[in-house]
Amino acid sequence: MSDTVGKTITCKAAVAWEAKKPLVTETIEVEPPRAGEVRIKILATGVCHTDAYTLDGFDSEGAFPVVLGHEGGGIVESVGEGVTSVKTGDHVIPLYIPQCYDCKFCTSKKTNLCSKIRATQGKGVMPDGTSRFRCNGKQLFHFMGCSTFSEYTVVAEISVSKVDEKAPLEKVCLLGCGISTGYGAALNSAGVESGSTCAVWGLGAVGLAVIMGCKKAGATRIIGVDINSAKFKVAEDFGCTEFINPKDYDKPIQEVIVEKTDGGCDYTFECIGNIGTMRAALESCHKGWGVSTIIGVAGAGQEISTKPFQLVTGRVWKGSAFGGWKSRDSVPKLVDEYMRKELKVDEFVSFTLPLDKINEAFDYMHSGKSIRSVVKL
Ligand SMILES: NC(=O)C1=CN([C@@H]2O[C@H](COP(=O)(O)OP(=O)(O)OC[C@H]3O[C@@H](n4cnc5c(N)ncnc54)[C@H](OP(=O)(O)O)[C@@H]3O)[C@@H](O)[C@H]2O)C=CC1
Ligand SMILES: N[C@@H](CCC(=O)N[C@@H](CSC=O)C(=O)NCC(=O)O)C(=O)O
Ligand SMILES: [Zn+2]
Ligand SMILES: [Zn+2]
Repeated sequence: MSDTVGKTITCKAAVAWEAKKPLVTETIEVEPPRAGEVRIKILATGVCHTDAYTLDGFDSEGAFPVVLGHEGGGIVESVGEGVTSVKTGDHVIPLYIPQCYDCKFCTSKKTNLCSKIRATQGKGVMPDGTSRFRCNGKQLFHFMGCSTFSEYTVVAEISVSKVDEKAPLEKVCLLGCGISTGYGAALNSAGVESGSTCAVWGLGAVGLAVIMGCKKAGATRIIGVDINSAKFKVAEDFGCTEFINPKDYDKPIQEVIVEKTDGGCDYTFECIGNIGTMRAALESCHKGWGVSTIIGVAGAGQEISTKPFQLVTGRVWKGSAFGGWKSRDSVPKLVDEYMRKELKVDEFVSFTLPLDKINEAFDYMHSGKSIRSVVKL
């Protein structure tokens, strides 16, 4: 048994002390897991655009100071009372959408949005209303029930998926958010069909994973839409068949796409978080049946709009969280799919950095130089 069990662990973490300021690598204290909780030694974490969105102050639930990060992989260090589904030494991926198997969302086939601990998670605390993190005498908030920008974190048992221990955690950590989200949005939420015409706004990690899902579903045309033409080459490698840069046109991009696709796309996806591109994606759908799926997360207080006639005439506007995957059931299967070389993951990793260089990962994201950066702890 590890000599840390039952004790507070002192370790390194990247702390966001306030919005719009770089993270600071600090020594923090991480309390032992309480009943129904799991303490995890995090070995690697991706940096997702949602971490940047919250750090930049756009998240209405953003609370500071906080340990951000929600795309991690690690090894269980110890478990709290009553935990049965994982044990010390298990390789795990924390989940920002848990799966309790008990709430009305978990018992419904229609959604993956487990609600068991959503209220406390949104307030940045554990299900009992308290934090396990302290730094220099101050309490730090948790983030999305994961807080993976720390060498150790504590999460609810229902927020942990056990994965194949042969899988490289510095790669499969990305299945904790971006890749699973985009892939599942195409396959589960939208239900792309063979022969479809699709268009994807935003060719970051989520958008590329949508393209991968559309290709898997047998889509014949997959149009990538991004304001950075340098993204096309990599998008092509993921299955994108055409590229459109809205900057190359002097009319609304939805008009361009409707013309190029004989009336519009069967499926469109917004992977940016911009309410203008959300509208463009909806209005690029084919009359009668086109489905537009919002994945991007818009800033606090923003609202979407279109003419209601767009919906009256058969277009469907929907959204997707974590790709619609029932998390604890699905993440281990996605890891297995990767291990069988049927799902790309390595190709998403542009940079691997140590914890004290984590701010560079945010810089690479904002400058469009990375698909994903992975921080090794
Ligand atoms: N619903 C869910 O479950 C999830 C939602 N998200 C959200 O999905 C979105 C994408 O995340 P992620 O892939 O990590 O982000 P990235 O930053 O990696 O990718 C976003 C891409 O959009 C491009 N872009 C920015 N503005 C425009 C524009 N006006 N028109 C076309 N392209 C544009 C960016 O180009 P450039 O690089 O040149 O700026 C970049 O390629 C975010 O809003 C994130 O919060 C993420 C995970 C899960
Ligand atoms: N906190 C925000 C909402 C943020 C949001 O929509 N998050 C996505 C995941 S983004 C991952 O990178 C999500 O799945 N949401 C489901 C949920 O229950 O939060 C706000 O307050 O608007
Ligand atoms: Zn994310
Ligand atoms: Zn549930």
